[in-house]
Amino acid sequence: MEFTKMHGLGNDFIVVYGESRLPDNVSELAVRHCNRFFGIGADGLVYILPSDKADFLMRIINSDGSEAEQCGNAIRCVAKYVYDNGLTDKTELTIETIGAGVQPVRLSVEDGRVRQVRVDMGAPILNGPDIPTTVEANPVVGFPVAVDGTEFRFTAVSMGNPHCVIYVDDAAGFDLYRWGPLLETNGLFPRRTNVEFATVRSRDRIEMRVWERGAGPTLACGTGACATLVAAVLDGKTDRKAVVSLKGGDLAIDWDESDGRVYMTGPAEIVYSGTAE
Ligand SMILES: N[C@@H](CCC[C@H](N)C(=O)O)C(=O)O
Repeated sequence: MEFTKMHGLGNDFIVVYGESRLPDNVSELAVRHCNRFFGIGADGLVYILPSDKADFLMRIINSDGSEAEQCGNAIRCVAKYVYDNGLTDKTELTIETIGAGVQPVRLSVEDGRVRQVRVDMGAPILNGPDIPTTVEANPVVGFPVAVDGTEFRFTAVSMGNPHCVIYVDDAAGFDLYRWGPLLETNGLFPRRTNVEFATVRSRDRIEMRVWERGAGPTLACGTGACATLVAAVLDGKTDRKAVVSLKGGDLAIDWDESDGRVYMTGPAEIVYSGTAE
């Protein structure tokens, strides 16, 4: 298997190009190759495939072998991969995802290489059953969830994939390993959920740490950053444009009032290419 190791703010992926469809054993491949001790090591396995609706199709398999509907950091990596490898010369292109439809992306190029990618992440889904959560509300803001004898308040948002945003006093010092898995698998979320722990630092800055569905703690989550900004706006805590600071770095997120869509801007990096058995 020819692959390229890439990352978006430390959220890392094994990127594969050249197949016409997902291999039948893709879950097994993801579990094996994403393993950080016995494999290449990554948060997910990403395939760039042909699309009949867009310039390219992205499929992302989490490190536990489950397929995700969307991935904000991976889509920036895909955009950089196809441009830097000469598979397109467009600086505005479209990438199809299975959960969030066709997403327009805009590349900032310097010296022939993509440095930043702005992605139109689409409109957030706010209706409880569509996220999905069992909470029948639209939007789902500030609902209680009790885990292990502790009650949290959460706001649920889907960016094509489900997110549960919880405000805490100190996101950077929060015990992700204790609470993340309990919330990811809570019965309120029938397809499990990504969990964001957020601390609002100002009207235009949020600090956030993430426990990802199917991948555990990662250094950054693009869809999670978008969901966190949307939650903070719904909660009246920030303006519609803010920087979300993650362990791996910053993403600029803008929930545009005129079209209701969320725009995410951030970097993507190539680490190395290789061959795996
Ligand atoms: N890291 C991603 C999200 C990847 C998928 C997620 N784990 C899920 O299962 O929904 C991002 O940058 O958005």
